[in-house]
Amino acid sequence: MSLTSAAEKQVAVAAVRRACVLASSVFNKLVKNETLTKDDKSPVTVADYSAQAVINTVLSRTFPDDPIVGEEDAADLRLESASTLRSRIVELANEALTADLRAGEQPTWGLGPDSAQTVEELLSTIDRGNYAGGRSGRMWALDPIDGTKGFLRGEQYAVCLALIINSRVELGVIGCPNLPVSASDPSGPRGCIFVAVRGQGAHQLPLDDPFSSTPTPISIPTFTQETLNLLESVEKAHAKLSFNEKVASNLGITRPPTRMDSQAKYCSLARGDGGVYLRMPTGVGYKEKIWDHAPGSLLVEEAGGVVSDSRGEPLDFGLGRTLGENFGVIAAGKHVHSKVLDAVKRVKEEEETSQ
Ligand SMILES: Nc1ncnc2c1ncn2[C@@H]1O[C@H](COP(=O)(O)O)[C@@H](O)[C@H]1OP(=O)(O)O
Ligand SMILES: [Mg+2]
Ligand SMILES: [Mg+2]
Ligand SMILES: [Mg+2]
Repeated sequence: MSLTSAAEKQVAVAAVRRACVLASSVFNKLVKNETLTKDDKSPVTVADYSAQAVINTVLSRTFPDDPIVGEEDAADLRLESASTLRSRIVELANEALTADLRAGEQPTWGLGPDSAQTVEELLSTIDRGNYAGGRSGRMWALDPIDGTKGFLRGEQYAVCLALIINSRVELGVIGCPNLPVSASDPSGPRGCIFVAVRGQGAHQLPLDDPFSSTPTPISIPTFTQETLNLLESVEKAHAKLSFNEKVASNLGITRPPTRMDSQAKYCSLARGDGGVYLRMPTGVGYKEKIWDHAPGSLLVEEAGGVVSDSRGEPLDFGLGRTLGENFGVIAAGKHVHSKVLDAVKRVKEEEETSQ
């Protein structure tokens, strides 16, 4: 990534911000028939599709040669039965692309009053996210709405975008429309964008004005035995929470875990709201997707943390659309990480011997 121009960073922040504005406005108007169930039984809403359409449009206009590994595809939207949903997505995506959000955006970023697209253009733009991933070259990883279940509950969700070059995450941008600007003021203002560029640290920006605000550097603080806790999924099907409980007790952790959906957990870890991201496989054969971890893992590393699987191996973003065989994820500050890794190994052994 050319760190001198940092064009990728500006474009990614602008695209993620547009998608966040779109998603929060959809939430207030979302109606029951605007959600589909995918083959894997997970929900997908008009917000997921239109956010992917918006971000892919911006990326296609600014970096036309870059492939995109995006979560959604337009196959279900092309069906005759999806015509209402399709029109709604086109309306929402064009509204977000053409809105005048000012705040320092450049006309060259593919946004603005003249940037509306036709239905067919938008559907093929959504499908530009079908790249298979791989070991070499540049690619973007996109989760247009991470934590769709959290989004539907009105809780945490995140718009997540990462630039991967030769299997290494170089840039990560995560927009969290519902996350309090400061965890110490949970009922205060909400809406944050987190940005990490490899070698340049981790930063937080306000979602409503990211371009003229000074980025706040964030880093993982030192935790004590009393302040350390786990950050974990809300959905029981996404992670083995009973394992987390054993790890917490093995480490003598007394503070209750913080449960929230999406990569907002990585953001919370990076700014010290919680101490350990722990996600162990449930054993049903689910493979973790690169778009669910790419920006969050760079953010944590740039905030001074370590991210690995449960064996202590680094996550491999060069295997394709998934992270391969699922050994879970452990993310924490440097010193805490090694202790958690040891505790995870002890709990795994205990579980194996008791079988
Ligand atoms: N069985 C599963 N195990 C782990 N993660 C899952 C599983 N099913 C879905 N997910 C994904 O977990 C992510 C949310 O994680 P979290 O629990 O941290 O909020 C989502 O991207 C979700 O995918 P999807 O986007 O299809 O809903
Ligand atoms: Mg999904
Ligand atoms: Mg998603
Ligand atoms: Mg996701």
